[in-house]
Amino acid sequence: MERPPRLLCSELRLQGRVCEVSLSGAALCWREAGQSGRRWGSAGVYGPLKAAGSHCVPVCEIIAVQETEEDSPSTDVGKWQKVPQNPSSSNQHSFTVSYVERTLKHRWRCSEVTLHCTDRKLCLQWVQAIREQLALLTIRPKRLLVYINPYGGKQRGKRIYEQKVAPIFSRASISTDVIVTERANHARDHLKTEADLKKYDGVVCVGGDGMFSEIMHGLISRTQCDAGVDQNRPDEELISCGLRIGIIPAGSTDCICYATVGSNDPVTSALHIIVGDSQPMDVCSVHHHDTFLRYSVSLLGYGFYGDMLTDSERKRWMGPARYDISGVKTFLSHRYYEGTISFLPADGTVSTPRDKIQCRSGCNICQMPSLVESTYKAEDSISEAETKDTWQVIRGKFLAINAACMSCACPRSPKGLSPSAHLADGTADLILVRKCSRIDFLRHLLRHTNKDDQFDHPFVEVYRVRQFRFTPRYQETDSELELREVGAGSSKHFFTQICREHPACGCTPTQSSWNCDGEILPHAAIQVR
Ligand SMILES: Nc1ncnc2c1ncn2[C@@H]1O[C@H](COP(=O)(O)OP(=O)(O)OP(=O)(O)O)[C@@H](O)[C@H]1O
Repeated sequence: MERPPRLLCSELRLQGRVCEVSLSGAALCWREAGQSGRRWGSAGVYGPLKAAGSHCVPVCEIIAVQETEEDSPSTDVGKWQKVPQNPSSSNQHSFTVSYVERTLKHRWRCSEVTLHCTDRKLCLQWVQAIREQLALLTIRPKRLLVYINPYGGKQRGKRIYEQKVAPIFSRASISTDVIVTERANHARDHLKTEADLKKYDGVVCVGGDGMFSEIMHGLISRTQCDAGVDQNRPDEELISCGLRIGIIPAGSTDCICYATVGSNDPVTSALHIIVGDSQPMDVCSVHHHDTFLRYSVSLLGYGFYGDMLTDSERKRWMGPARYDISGVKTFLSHRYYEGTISFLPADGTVSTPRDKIQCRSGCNICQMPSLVESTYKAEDSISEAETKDTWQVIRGKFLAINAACMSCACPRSPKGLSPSAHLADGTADLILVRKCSRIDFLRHLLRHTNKDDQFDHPFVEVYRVRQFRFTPRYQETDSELELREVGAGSSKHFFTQICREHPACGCTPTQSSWNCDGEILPHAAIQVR
């Protein structure tokens, strides 16, 4: 591959040593003059960019450059710059380049290198040349609208933003309008109606998954409203949002941030935002008949995860510990629910939930043009398959019905609920955990935390789907019930009919709620697309 031409090349000083520094449209590189073969330099950098004896930073990972005032604190970080003690090596003019340093576990840090010049003209020439290259990076945001949930997670959202994020945004010359929310849905309502979105290049969410969901709803609803799209129609073609959402993790689980960035570290997220990284995401629309309920990007869970959320919402005062307590309680209650799931399978030749391919930024499968509709090869475990329009139907008793639009990886479950789910392939993984013993269910749950295949149990089925519907048993139509009651006595049908019309009756099967990205849905019968 042809190397991009050098734009500037000089001998500058770094920590008292003479270095050959060069700038091209692709990278800023420096190495000790005459020591090209020897390794030297600064703190450890992981990745291919630091070859022995030289250091290269891609231009797209330079955060900022500024002329450094000698013997004075640098303006944004409050640190004093090191000035060489030896007068002969002292240069009065220097500039500091801030750049992304990749460290372990997908974490990014903001590093700095200060290069000293013999005269100010040269120093300014370098600053200008680097700034010109940065100005060509048009995907970088310049103006952001930031919403902070001060009550998310351990209530550290405001502090995290002020101490860790705002200083790097200002170093990168990003201007911000910051709104600290005063109530639930403040951000959503502001985005839906008031916010002047034309002013911004993106929206930043400082909070957890619930806060992200609020902002996503505000932005999607605003986009549909502006385009005259009726969200209540389940088959309506939605318009993509023009603005990106950046997530600064400050919640309890931060699952969406973890699944997209690979870590839940605020500085890493801030740096991804600054360099203009983007990751498209699938969004499921959830309807109850012709009523729009919510959008989902991570987990739709009925049964175990629905009950756990319902219980944990009553314990919000406990903070993040509520999830553990509610998890144990829900597990011990071991409730199962009856109902019918119908789904439209995805093209099984492109990817499957058990193919062990992990979706990452730039994933080939997510970049494929719209996947060809094809009939999915039904797995043997499907008890009653209907072939009409390739929809398939499964009835049964379930401990959990989960639909994962993404892996749902988080620090507690590093692989997530569906490790091979894709972020942006237009599908979700439908995971059905049928009624089984407590010990079997525990074995399944424990596999979320280790490397074993969590779908490798006879009571667990997984399907990659494009759409699905769920009807709890007592809401099933007469034809659905007739199918189920084949062989059963007419008296049973008679009682089921009574129970259906009087759901308060004690003998109706109990009903769970859907956990939609951490929010409880008001209906159990849903259509998801
Ligand atoms: N000022 C506020 N007062 C009360 N609730 C708020 C406020 N701002 C936002 N919320 C709501 O708080 C809920 C929870 O917020 P968030 O997602 O940030 O934290 P979390 O629930 O602790 O984390 P996670 O969702 O990752 O588990 C959100 O659904 C959001 O609507």
